[in-house]
Amino acid sequence: MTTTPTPILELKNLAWYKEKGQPVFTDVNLVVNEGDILVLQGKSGAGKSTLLKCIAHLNIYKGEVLYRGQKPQHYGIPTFRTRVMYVPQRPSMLPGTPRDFLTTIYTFGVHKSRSASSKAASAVSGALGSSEPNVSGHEAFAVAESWGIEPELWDRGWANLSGGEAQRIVLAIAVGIGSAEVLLLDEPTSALDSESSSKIEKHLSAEVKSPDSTLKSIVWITHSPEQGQRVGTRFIRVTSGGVREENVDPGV
Ligand SMILES: Nc1ncnc2c1ncn2[C@@H]1O[C@H](COP(=O)(O)OP(=O)(O)OP(=O)(O)O)[C@@H](O)[C@H]1O
Repeated sequence: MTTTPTPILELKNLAWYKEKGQPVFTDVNLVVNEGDILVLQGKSGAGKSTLLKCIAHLNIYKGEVLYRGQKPQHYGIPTFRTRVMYVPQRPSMLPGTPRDFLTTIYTFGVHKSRSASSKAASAVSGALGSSEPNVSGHEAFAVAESWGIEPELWDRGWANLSGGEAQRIVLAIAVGIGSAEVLLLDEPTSALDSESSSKIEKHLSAEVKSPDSTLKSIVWITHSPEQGQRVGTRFIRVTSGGVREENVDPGV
């Protein structure tokens, strides 16, 4: 018996233009369902990152993005972005340390979102009433540690972390917050060795499959056809005309 897929994101006639009106992509129509790990592929400059930023409402676009049938404005943009979360390739330009970043996120109230994990919420609740949340014990630390991040790295400036360390910490924060139903991952393992990548691939695939997890689907940009094959359940090619679904991952 086949079950009817539950749509979580719908892109309707999405288009994005450069300043002079030159289209990067137009006519993007796509439904992302619960359980999907959508692998986005395409040439460098095809518009993959731009498409993810449009979905996250970080770019101004033409057309519509619906999350659970509603526009981002229905939830309020900050809340929408905690549910449909864009994770950049690396956190360039961030000031301070990863711990500062996690604290800042909670200062701005991500933990109030509907589905924040209980662990994350309890990590913060002890500090309610103080001006700065205490994030010790947060799930992000455990996730990062399982990916080989030593605890002391949380207190080192971003600028003094390796690309792969910073990449794993940013992703661990996104996963550890536990608020996202959709993660939009922009080459999340581009700076990692194959062993570290493999741990992350398995962790994220298991999260999407687990009925207990908040995370329901991932849109994942990768330039690695092998990684695409390992994690993908659907394959999308981004071209100047729009997006095209492919039955099998044909490689980049
Ligand atoms: N803010 C911007 N202003 C003008 N052009 C932009 C802007 N952001 C991206 N572009 C252009 O839009 C096109 C798509 O860029 P994008 O970063 O989405 O490509 P991509 O497919 O993710 O590439 P890569 O695989 O190299 O990361 C490129 O030509 C890029 O130069």
